Amino acid sequence: MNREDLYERYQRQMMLPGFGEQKQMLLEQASVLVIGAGGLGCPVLSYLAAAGVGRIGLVDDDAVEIHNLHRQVIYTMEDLGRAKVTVAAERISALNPGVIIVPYKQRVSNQNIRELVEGYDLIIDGTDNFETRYLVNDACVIAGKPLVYGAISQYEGQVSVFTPDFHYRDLFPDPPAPGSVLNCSEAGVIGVLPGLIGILMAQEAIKIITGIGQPLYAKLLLWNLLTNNSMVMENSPDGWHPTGEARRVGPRNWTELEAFDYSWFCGTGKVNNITAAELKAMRAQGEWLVIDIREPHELPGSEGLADLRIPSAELLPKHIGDTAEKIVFVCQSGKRSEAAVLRFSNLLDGSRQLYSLQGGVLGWSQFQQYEQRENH
Ligand SMILES: Nc1ncnc2c1ncn2[C@@H]1O[C@H](COP(=O)(O)OP(=O)(O)OP(=O)(O)O)[C@@H](O)[C@H]1O
Repeated sequence: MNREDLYERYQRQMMLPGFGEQKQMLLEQASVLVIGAGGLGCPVLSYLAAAGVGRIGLVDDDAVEIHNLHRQVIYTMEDLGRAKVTVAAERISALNPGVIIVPYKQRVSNQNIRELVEGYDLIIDGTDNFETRYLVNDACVIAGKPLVYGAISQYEGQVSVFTPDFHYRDLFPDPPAPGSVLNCSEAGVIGVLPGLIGILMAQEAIKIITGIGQPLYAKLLLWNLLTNNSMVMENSPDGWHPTGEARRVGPRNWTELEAFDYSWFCGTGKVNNITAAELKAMRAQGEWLVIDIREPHELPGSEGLADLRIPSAELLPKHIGDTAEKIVFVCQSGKRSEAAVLRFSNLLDGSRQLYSLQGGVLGWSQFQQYEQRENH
């Protein structure tokens, strides 16, 4: 970009005291890897590209769906079914052609993360699951790269900046019990919250790159949408955990990271999942019991799918009885039902086969719509 264009495009930020051309050049020379092009990743991406970050890598394997649009506002109706990274790269190039955007249509795993992380100065995690958060964190610790972290749950959001000195495992040594913390498809979200938290993440990235202000190193910013209350928790000299709990160490090098089983660590992946199509095909054989464990207010209904509807917290072995040999737990999108499988595998006798319906009631409804279309 020539000097005149540079001044014209970025003059409003370059005129700020303490910013100027030198900071703008730091942004232009910087490279940032954004993992996840969803509710958090979209605002992160838009604001970093608009601010003039020179090279942005974007990783996601997902496609745009209609229920993404209320918060992932860089996508439109015309993008439904298209890869998020492809659409995002087009939008970012249109917004700021001076930015190099590198789309990676893949899921980050312990087999590919090293190459991704090593190629960038700063990493931003905009994903929605614990396996990926621990994985991205561990990779950044090993690579010695700063990591901007953000997460939301219902009406609350949080942001932090991690370095090898203080990182995700210091804040959260253990993952939560599977199914106990719900993602947006389970718990719901108003689009502005990931918008706000994503912008705060972009803000932290700009501060780290340019050296202005005080990034949230060893601090956790909490934001409540309903009350507008926000607070910053700081790591105390005694460590984050006042109980003096020992610091948890993750994999210490790339070889250990590649061998580390994140789904085992997070308690996921041990569960037998069954798809809507498999359930439909197999239900005729043997004695099945399908239990919807969602709260009573959750929609859509599960008539025609579930034999029983009892919220997870109230469900007891006596409700399940002892006749059905195959038991399928169903929730909204398949997370809480995985937790139910884990819980009941300890409560029921070992001969019962327990499954979680993959994609939950939402997946089931989509499957039915697909079947109806095929049959017409
Ligand atoms: N391991 C991973 N590698 C790459 N992208 C990931 C990984 N884990 C999650 N993501 C991506 O992070 C994004 C998270 O976005 P968000 O939390 O808004 O949920 P979503 O999956 O887009 O939407 P919904 O929950 O409504 O279906 C998704 O686009 C998802 O594909």
